[in-house]
Amino acid sequence: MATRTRPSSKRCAVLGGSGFLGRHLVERLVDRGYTVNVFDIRQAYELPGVPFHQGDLCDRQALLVALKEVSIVFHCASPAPANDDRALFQRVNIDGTRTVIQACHEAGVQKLILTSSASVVFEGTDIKNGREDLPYAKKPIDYYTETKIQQEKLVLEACSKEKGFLTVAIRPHGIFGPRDPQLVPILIDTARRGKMKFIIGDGSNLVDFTYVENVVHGHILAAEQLKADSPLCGQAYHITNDEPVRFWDFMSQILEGLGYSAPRYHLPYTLVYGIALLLWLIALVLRPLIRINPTFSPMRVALAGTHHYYSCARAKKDMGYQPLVPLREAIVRTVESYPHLRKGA
Ligand SMILES: NC(=O)C1=CN([C@@H]2O[C@H](COP(=O)(O)OP(=O)(O)OC[C@H]3O[C@@H](n4cnc5c(N)ncnc54)[C@H](O)[C@@H]3O)[C@@H](O)[C@H]2O)C=CC1
Ligand SMILES: CC(C)CCC[C@@H](C)[C@H]1CC[C@H]2C3=C(CC[C@]12C)[C@@]1(C)CCC(=O)C[C@@H]1CC3
Repeated sequence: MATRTRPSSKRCAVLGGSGFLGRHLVERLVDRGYTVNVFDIRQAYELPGVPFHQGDLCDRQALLVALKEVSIVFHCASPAPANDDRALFQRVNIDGTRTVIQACHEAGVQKLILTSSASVVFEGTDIKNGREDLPYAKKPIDYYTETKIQQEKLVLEACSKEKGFLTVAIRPHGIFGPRDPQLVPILIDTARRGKMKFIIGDGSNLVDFTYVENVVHGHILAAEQLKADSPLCGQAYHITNDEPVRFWDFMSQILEGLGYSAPRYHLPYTLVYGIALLLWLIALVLRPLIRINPTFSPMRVALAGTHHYYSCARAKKDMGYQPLVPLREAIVRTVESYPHLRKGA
């Protein structure tokens, strides 16, 4: 039987390493002295000393090349949540994650760190200081969430001390920061189209927005603390900024920071949610003829009009997590990183 070289504990692979979170993670790992392989379906950048493997994570052979002699795998690849393609989510988040686990076994990987999402417990109604023992959403709000639940279950169930394969899931929420392709760009695009005048609901709903560097910190801590005798094995952890903020205050700070007016007029939540649902149904019916992606999808309206913030006490206790960058500083850094989205630019 062929003998496998023992992988170094500082040799890792980042699946989805071209993405927003993935790239920040790659950069931090390199700073901390890790040897990093990047695996992604698209190559978004080049970094000296960081081999890039372009491939689909559903392709086991392609993955095996990127996982050679790797001991830690960070899996943060996923189709974007705004996508409405159920088959794609099923293929990448569920079938693809099975392939990742299989390839990890074959390559002798010792630790798998999944980027899950706090949304796996979100059903569109209030969550206040939610802990990890909340049940998975019975009626997930969209295909993204539905498949993130299955994905997390697959990864956590694969944890086996006997096989020497340890797994953990990190559940971030509302990641933001430099180079994020979603939150700030969508917000500013909506403002530029004159659609950011209204607050959905009374505006008092508290939400977690988590700075990307804090999310990265949580992933690296998890990887370093994940050992056969640690409580992390097969568990999920919320990683947040630990500073829930009013959804509309956060949006207003970003808007005003970039020179746009904050929304001022209130609309009833149920009315906006009903309209969003109707538009989503119309878009679904018309899909064979024309593809429409309404800005205010039911998912976004639910996120904008309800409380959804989570406790990160478990991460503090089990892995010594503390957010590194406070929210105020994180907002300043984020706003400064988007000069091209400033009003008039
Ligand atoms: N952005 C957020 O607020 C949150 C994100 N997450 C999770 O964090 C992870 C990273 O998200 P982001 O960086 O925001 O997204 P992103 O879209 O910037 O990055 C995802 C990366 O996955 C890659 N990818 C997609 N399908 C692939 C495939 N079949 N094979 C190989 N690579 C593939 C994409 O090319 C992309 O580079 C995802 O798992 C997401 O579910 C969780 C909670 C919140
Ligand atoms: C048009 C405005 C009302 C809203 C603009 C901002 C939104 C694009 C974002 C506000 C909350 C964000 C969020 C996510 C994506 C971007 C937002 C909807 C996620 C769905 C990303 C993936 C997750 O796992 C959960 C996130 C929750 C918060």
